[in-house]
Amino acid sequence: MAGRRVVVVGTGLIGTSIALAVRERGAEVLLDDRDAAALALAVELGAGEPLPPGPAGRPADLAVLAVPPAAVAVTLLDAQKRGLAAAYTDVASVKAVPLAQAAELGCDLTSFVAGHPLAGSERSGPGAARADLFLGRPWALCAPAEAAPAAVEAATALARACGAMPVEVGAAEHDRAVALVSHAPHVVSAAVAARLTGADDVALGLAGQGVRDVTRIAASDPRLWIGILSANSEPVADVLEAVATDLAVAASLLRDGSDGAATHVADLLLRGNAGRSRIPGKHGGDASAYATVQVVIPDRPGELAMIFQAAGIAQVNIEDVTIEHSPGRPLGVLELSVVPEQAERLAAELRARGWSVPG
Ligand SMILES: NC(=O)C1=CN([C@@H]2O[C@H](COP(=O)(O)OP(=O)(O)OC[C@H]3O[C@@H](n4cnc5c(N)ncnc54)[C@H](O)[C@@H]3O)[C@@H](O)[C@H]2O)C=CC1
Ligand SMILES: O=C(O)C(=O)Cc1ccc(O)cc1
Repeated sequence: MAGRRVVVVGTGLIGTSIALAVRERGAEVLLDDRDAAALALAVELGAGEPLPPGPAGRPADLAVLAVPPAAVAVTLLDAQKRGLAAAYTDVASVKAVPLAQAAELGCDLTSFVAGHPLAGSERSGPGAARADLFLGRPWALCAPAEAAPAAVEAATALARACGAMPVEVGAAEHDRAVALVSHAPHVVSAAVAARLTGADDVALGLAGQGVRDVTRIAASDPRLWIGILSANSEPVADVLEAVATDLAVAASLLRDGSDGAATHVADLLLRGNAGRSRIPGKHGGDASAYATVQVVIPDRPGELAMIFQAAGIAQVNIEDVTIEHSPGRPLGVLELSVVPEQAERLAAELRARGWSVPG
């Protein structure tokens, strides 16, 4: 990206993360947002400089439209009228509706390649942005039939510069796929979290990591998500109906209470195991390829840093990490994912340094 000029319109979570990532790779970045506070914070975080208003002087190599799905087409039209860049891409979580809107508005589709990084968070705004957000993640690219090869190259180069893996896919296929792996799970997460609005203090005090995992994305911005879901309504509704059937059958079997009924509930749990094991892990590899080393850690400053240092000394690469806190106790359980051949070496190193590593 050295020597390239990139414009980012929409300096929220995704736009600012992209700006930080390409800046680290040497690009010059110009930022724009209709919210002056979001723009100012992104600039302060070092994501780039404000884009001067009005028609562009020298067009950038690429403009990234990191605005909500409903704003993509109008933002593209405006950016193209201003001559902001030679090529354009977006990051919206849905692809077919914004592409159809762009065609209807008369946008130039030779210079536009729709994009969607499959990475993000339940948080919004530039304050949550991270340059490493997209590392190792898929980044869908949906080129309209009219798209020029140079536009495809520019969007592909952006995904690669952010450390992501470009995946070319048609817009309708993309939307069906993300209904299954992102949009319907979001609604299911919200439905589980919504049950907690009436929970009493006893129930909330007993909440463990499971309910936190299942409801994390339910903390997302509802305004963004209603835009995503309503632009992908049919594919999302198809998945939700299938989930609802599984849930209704499980509920009636549990009320039945017989041994036979329990076996049928177990079928759903086994299908759950099978589905979960199909989700690829880091870099698209098999998620179950990693072994987990559990470490009991006292809740005190510097503890995590010392454990990571010990892993470094043992020449063990930590692939992933989670922390489970014990409610009301000054302890937590750290789970370190490593390649299986390195698990015993890491456990031995940590035990030798005084940590409790069960098993
Ligand atoms: N939140 C996530 O985890 C992910 C979101 N996306 C997609 O990225 C896009 C942006 O989402 P976030 O960054 O999460 O939202 P955000 O709310 O953090 O940022 C959106 C920004 O766009 C600005 N904006 C809205 N309309 C605008 C317009 N017409 N002109 C200029 N700026 C405008 C807002 O002021 C805001 O600063 C959405 O299309 C979303 O579907 C894609 C992958 C992950
Ligand atoms: O927070 C997470 O884990 C997400 O999965 C975030 C996310 C939200 C929207 C997308 O279009 C893609 C990713």
